[in-house]
Amino acid sequence: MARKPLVAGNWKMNLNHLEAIALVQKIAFALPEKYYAKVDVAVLPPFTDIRSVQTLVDGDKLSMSYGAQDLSPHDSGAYTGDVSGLMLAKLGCSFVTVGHSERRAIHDETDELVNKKVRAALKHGITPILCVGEELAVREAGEHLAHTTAQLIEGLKGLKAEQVATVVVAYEPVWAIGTGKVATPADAEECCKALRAALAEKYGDEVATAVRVLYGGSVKSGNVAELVAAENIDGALVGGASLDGEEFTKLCALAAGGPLP
Ligand SMILES: O=C(CO)COP(=O)(O)O
Repeated sequence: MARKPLVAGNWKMNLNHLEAIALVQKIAFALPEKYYAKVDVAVLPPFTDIRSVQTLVDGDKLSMSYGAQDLSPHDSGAYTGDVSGLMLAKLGCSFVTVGHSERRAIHDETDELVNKKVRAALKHGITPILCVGEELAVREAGEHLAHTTAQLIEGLKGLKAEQVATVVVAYEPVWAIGTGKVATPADAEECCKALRAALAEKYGDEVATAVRVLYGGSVKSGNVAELVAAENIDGALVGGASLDGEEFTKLCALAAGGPLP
């Protein structure tokens, strides 16, 4: 089964709701409809922008989807500052990143918490984009495959195989995030292949074949084509380059197999 590539723009803590509208409009205008047959495109703005993005996507019947960058493991209650999957589902979110390395590092998120958040997303019909990836020291020690597959298996703990089949995985080596130091297609493929093999071992070939594994870390229009050409890389999770409408559009078109619009 051929997997349709997914390009998701993780805006991180950038752009207010007015800037969000401008960027989504720019992408919608620049990326012709026919590309969506070959690539799924999603934007992941900050929470404060999601309602505006929803209004635009619904109102103009845009083919792109949208989501959030995090969610609470709980549905509601005394959790000051948190936002639940229940709320995100009500806003029409299709995706949510879980376990991004910035949340693991800055907010001390553990695999156990990441697992709870993955379950919370699935409970509300939102596709989790489960992020895994090693720090530079782990790679230098030659432990990157063991490290990332362990993060993956822990993050999926307790899920049924049919649930796992719906999850998106993102391999984001920490040393490649925001550094301009992209992993070589061979290095990225090695890890994405190992992640898929771990899924096959635990959940069977059918599940492993269904799951989309993205690469993230300094992805740009200049390197996306060679990355998604690898057998086990099914798209990209894009940070910095997703904030520029023209660049992100190019990147989506190239992930779709081109040509540029
Ligand atoms: O963290 C990332 C996406 O989630 C990658 O960020 P950059 O594309 O800015 O390196």
